This record gives sequence, C-alpha cells and structure tokens, in this order.
Amino acid sequence: MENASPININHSQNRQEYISQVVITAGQMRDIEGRIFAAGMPVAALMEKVAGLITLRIQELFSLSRNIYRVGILVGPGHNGGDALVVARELHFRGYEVWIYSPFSKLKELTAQHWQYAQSLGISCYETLEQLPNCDFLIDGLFGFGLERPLTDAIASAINHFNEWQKPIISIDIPSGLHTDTGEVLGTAICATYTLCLGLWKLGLLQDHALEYVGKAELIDFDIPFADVEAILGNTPKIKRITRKTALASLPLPRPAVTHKYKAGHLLLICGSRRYAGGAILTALGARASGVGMLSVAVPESLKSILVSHLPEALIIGCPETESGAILQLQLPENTDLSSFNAIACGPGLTREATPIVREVIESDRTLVLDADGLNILAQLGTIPTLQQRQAATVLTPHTGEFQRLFPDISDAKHDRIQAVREAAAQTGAVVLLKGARTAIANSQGVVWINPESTPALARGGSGDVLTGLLGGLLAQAATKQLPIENIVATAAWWHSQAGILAAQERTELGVDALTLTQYLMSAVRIQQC
Ligand SMILES: NC(=O)C1=CN([C@@H]2O[C@H](COP(=O)(O)OP(=O)(O)OC[C@H]3O[C@@H](n4cnc5c(N)ncnc54)[C@H](O)[C@@H]3O)[C@@H](O)[C@H]2O)[C@H](O)CC1
Ligand SMILES: [K+]
Repeated sequence: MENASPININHSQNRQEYISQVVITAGQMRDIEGRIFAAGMPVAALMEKVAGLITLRIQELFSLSRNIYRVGILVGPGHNGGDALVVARELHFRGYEVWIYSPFSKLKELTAQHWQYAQSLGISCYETLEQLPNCDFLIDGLFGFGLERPLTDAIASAINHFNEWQKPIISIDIPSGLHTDTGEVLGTAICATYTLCLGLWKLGLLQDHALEYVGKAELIDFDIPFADVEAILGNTPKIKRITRKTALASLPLPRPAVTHKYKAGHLLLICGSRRYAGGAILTALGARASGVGMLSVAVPESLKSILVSHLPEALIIGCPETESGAILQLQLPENTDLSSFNAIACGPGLTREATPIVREVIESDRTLVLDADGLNILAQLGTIPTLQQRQAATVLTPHTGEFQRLFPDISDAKHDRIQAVREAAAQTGAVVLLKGARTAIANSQGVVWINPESTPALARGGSGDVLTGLLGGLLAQAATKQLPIENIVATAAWWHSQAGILAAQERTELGVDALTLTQYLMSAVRIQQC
C-alpha cells in the first residue's frame, strides 16, 4: 500500500483497490465482523447501513415502474434474513408491493425484531409456499456466510420451487445454498440473477462450479475499515482478484525511450508438429502480441516455411523431425544455446513424441512455461521429481484434465480449485495456472490470483496456445525486472480474457476463434489503458 495518512486510508484509492482485490473465507469475514462489533459498531446499525446500500442498488437494478413493483423477499433465520427484512421495509416505504416468505420458526433476535416490525407495517408475511402471490422479482435473504450444513427438506424444496419460477433473483451476500468458501452446492442453491456480495469478495463466488448460481456478482462496499481487514489478512492478502490496475501494472508499458530489440526480451517457443501446425502459429501470434523484442520459434523443419509466412519478423528454427513429423532434436542456430533466451515456452502441438526436448528444457536454467503436450510429457516423466531439480522459474498452465494427469493425488480440482492449485504450486515450487471460467494462479508460498472476469467464448481449441505465447513473451520481457512471476502470469491471464471479452462483444460468443483472439489482444490492452 502506498503511504497514505491514517486519516484518509479508509477513503483513499488505495483502500478501494485493496478492497476490490481481497478474497476472503467465511471464517475471515466472521473475524473481521467481530472486530467491527468489538470496536463498538452495533450489529443493528451495521445491518441498517448494509441493507440501506442493498436497497439503493436494488432500486437501480429494478426501478419501480408500472411493470416492476411486486417483490417477494425470502427470509432466513440469521442476519442474512435480517438484511432482507430491512430491505423489505425500505422497499415497502419506497412504494414497492412487498411480500415476505420465511418457513423458519426460530429466528435470531435481531431478525425476529425486523420480522415483527415488517408485520406491524402490514407487509404480507407467509410461512408456507401455498398461496404465495406473484412477483416481478425475488430477493434471496435465506442464508449468507452462516450456512453450515446442506439444506434439506422444507427449505431445499422451497429453493427449488423459487428457482422454477424463473423470476429474476437478487441474492444478498451469497446465493443461499452455496458454500461460502468452496462454492459447492449444499443440497440445493438459489440460481441468482445478481449476487450482491457484502463488504469483501467471498471465495466461493469465484469458484467455477458456483458461477451458474452466482449470476452477475457485484460488491457492496460498506466501509469496512482497512485496519480491520489488514488485522485479519495482513498487508499482503493471500488470495486476490486480478484487477485492471494490478494487471496493467505488470505490463512492459511504457517502454523506455531508449531501448533495442534484445532489451525487450528474447523468447524461445518450442511447439508444433506436422499434425498440429496451427498450434505453433497461434502460440507464435500470441507471443508476437506480447511485444517481446525477439521471438525464436523452434518447429519441425516441415513447418518452417508456413511459420515464416505468418511471422516474417520471427526467427523460425527448423529442427530435425521424427517419421510422424514431431521435433526429434532441438537444433539451435550456430553460437546459440538455451542461455541465449530470456524465457522458453514449450508444448503446444508438440505431440507426446517430443519427450527428449521437454526433458532438455526442464534441465535448463531458463524461465520455462510448460503447456499442452509439454505438461502431458512432464506428467509421464513424473511431475514432482522431474521439477524438483529445477532452480529457475517454472510456470505450468494446465486445464483441468492436464491438471489431474499432472497431480493425480491432489484432491479433485473440481471440488475446490483454489486449494488444488495451491497444493500443486507448493508441491512443485512452480507457479501453476489452472485454466477455467475463473482461472486461478498460485505460487509455492500459497499466494493465489483469481481472474474474476472471462467469457465462455474462450472455450475453443487454440485459445490456450495463444495464452502460452502471450505469457512466454511477457516473461521474456520481465526477465530483467524483479516482478513476482505470479503477477506476470496473472497479467497474461487477464489480458487473454479481456481480449476474449472484447471479441465476444463485437462478434458474439461464437465468433472468437483463436486466430481472431490474437487480433483482439492489442485493442484489449489499449482500451483498458484509457
Ligand atoms: N459480514 C458482515 O459484516 C455483515 C453480515 N451481515 C449479514 O449476516 C449474514 C451472516 O449472518 P449469520 O446469521 O451469521 O448467518 P446466515 O444469515 O447465513 O444464517 C445462518 C443461520 O442459518 C442457520 N443455518 C445454517 N445452516 C443451515 C441449514 N442447512 N438449514 C437451516 N438453518 C441453517 C444457522 O444456524 C444460522 O442461524 C451475512 O451473510 C450478511 O448477509 C450483516 O447483516 C451485515 C454485515
Ligand atoms: K443469500
């Protein structure tokens, strides 16, 4: 954090950025909340403040009109339900037609008081699903981060019932039924249209399998003092969302006024085979977009001319090839060896025949990105023992299937991807990027970056090749800087997804083939720079 006088730390840009990055668990939220109440903030006052902010946002999302005026409020037994009851009261005063549903007989005291007051205002309250009025949208205040066990019987069937209504649902803090940390569905869960996350981003909202329940997630910042967050998480929180600011900070921009091509990094790509020539081209185009000063691309000899035609500025190295057209041997130009390069990216389109090549680059002292067949070969060689000997920085970029081949003993990456990628990084000492709808990046000290924004448009062949090239190019340029490798990897993931989002906006989610994606990389970063 830049130095800011203590007076304004809670209102500064720094706090905004910090709050937008931090990702927390239910336990950490409870501890932070505990500090706030211990410092004298009455629970009821905080609930009033939070619910007031929720009400304002709801009025923006569903402005009162002739067609939108009926709102059903689902109330749980805890303070999530308390929030919802305050929202119910405030929307009632703002002219919405409000009804409340809660099947719980035992409510927390504050929640029970709000229930009683809502009834005194004449707001219709229901305890059973029968005869519920129609509505234009629903507000889910059943459970927040206090959900402790799977939902069963009455409340589970009620949630399924409301999901079947196909009405827009706004979930307060977390879609009810989702595990706050793993994002797992505990029995069943509300399928939210919007999730208004309170105070600090909950980890479960960033887990791939939660996304279909979360809908569009927004943060309701209710001025949690920076000191309280820092007291629980420390100055460098372990799990962070990649933000535009952090991503742009690791880009090699602006360039120094005086520079030359070798100062802007030299990347060696080792990729492609006669069967997968396209993978080599896409990886090289991704690398080109990174701005790397010099790009060398080692491919089987038979691919050399097609690579030259696509990338006239790159040094294409034609290597001896096997019968089936895989690279047989890395044959670098005269007076060149692996130490001539700032970074190496190896794997796309290699096929499994290129084991000697992968072994050679692993044994080198260069910063190394392994992807695709580079990862499959690493898995065959034995992930942990093979990497143990490496001193230089290693980045692995598996999708879920490659991850499970690399780390068969790590708990199922689908269950808790964040924990899985952390374990993989700790076991290998590598930075591990686990691809997904919310790509997660971990280093061996347990720091995790999560990319909070992406698009299903990127789920296509070749998209990963582009990322590998882009990442390799950024690492080659950063070789002389002291930036943490995981920050560079996070920036590459962010840049890649922003290009996909921009391309999908202009061409729909069906129009983002990998070649098109390479053409959006530049405009994505230019737009984000404004
Ligand atoms: N974080 C903050 O600073 C603020 C949070 N607020 C809201 O409070 C909830 C958390 O409230 P809490 O009472 O701790 O938990 P819930 O509302 O999620 O309710 C849990 C409640 O339900 C019971 N329960 C747990 N599991 C089950 C189950 N499977 N079936 C039935 N009942 C279950 C449990 O015993 C609890 O009583 C947070 O999300 C915010 O919405 C503050 O209002 C504002 C500040
Ligand atoms: K909720």
